[in-house]
Amino acid sequence: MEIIQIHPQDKIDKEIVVALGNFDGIHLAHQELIRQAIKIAKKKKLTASVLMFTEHTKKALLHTEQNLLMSRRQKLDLLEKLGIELVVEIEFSEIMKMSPEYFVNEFLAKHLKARAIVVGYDYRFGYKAKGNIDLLLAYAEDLGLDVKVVEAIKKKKNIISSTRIRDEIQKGKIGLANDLLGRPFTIQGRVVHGKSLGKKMGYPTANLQPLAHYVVPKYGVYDTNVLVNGHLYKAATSVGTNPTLKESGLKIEAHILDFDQDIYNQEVDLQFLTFLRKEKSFKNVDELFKQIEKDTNRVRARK
Ligand SMILES: Cc1cc2nc3c(=O)[nH]c(=O)nc-3n(C[C@H](O)[C@H](O)[C@H](O)COP(=O)(O)O)c2cc1C
Ligand SMILES: Nc1ncnc2c1ncn2[C@@H]1O[C@H](COP(=O)(O)OP(=O)(O)OP(=O)(O)O)[C@@H](O)[C@H]1O
Repeated sequence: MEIIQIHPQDKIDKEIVVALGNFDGIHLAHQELIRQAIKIAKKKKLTASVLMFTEHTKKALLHTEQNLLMSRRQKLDLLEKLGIELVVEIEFSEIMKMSPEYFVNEFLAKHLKARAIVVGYDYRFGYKAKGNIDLLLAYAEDLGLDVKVVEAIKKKKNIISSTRIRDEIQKGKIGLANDLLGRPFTIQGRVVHGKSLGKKMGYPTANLQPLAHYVVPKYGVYDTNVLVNGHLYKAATSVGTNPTLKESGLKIEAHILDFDQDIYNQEVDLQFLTFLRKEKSFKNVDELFKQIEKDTNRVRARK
């Protein structure tokens, strides 16, 4: 898969079919858009592409940090796996000033050589998101551009969206979030030093420094898998502030089962599977570690 970074004035030399959106999480509905783009690419001999913004549109528009379901690296890896041939990256701040007409007629049609476009039912574009599907279809007709509009894809009676999945994760509904994503919600992080109390008590933990501004799962304990150097291990993971120890700030700590390697500074993938219980403030450290033993046993018992 080719990845190119461009500015609005740049031109690319391939004729492409392009899927449009933020694609945070690349959930089941996004995957359908990507499948459609690949289908059109094959039929019309175009390059299957995604236009990707270097920052989430809401971050650029609202000037606040947007919680994310995946890092840039995770997104690129998954797009490649799904069969996308080209990712065009551009800063959203450079796109958001374009009028809807300029965005389609000049930027997409002339600069990107888009011959076909794939979007979802609620796609909006151009300055202040003034462009909608009807306008896109009208411009496209004049240009002879092929537009595939994917109908709203639902699961459990509600429309799938990145926003909905982030909400479910914040509520601890990991099972549902994973169903909508089509894979486990995964935080990539670097292993950093903790206080080593866990090690002293027989439950060492890998403390993770996330590599993106991920949405934070509801505070509590999770059944998880950790991918370390290509190997998948079971782990009991705590997300929260460790109230028993009167610590402050968010901690994501994974006790990896049957594992004793030094992995400080390494990058690992933490896959969330099930919410086990809420975070608790225990009377003392012994009570806390008795509970951690129980949590670990539950993870061990998982098939
Ligand atoms: C499975 C698991 C469950 C945990 N549950 C809680 C909890 O309910 N309350 C709490 O204060 N800390 C909890 N923790 C966090 C521990 O306080 C922390 O891992 C321990 O103090 C070791 O910290 P260290 O890695 O900095 O040495 C949990 C940790 C693990 C691995
Ligand atoms: N459930 C869905 N059915 C069909 N198309 C969808 C669905 N969800 C997203 N899309 C389309 O996928 C593309 C990418 O959309 P976007 O990144 O805004 O996803 P989203 O899940 O709707 O995100 P958000 O919750 O932040 O609005 C858009 O063209 C959008 O219309």
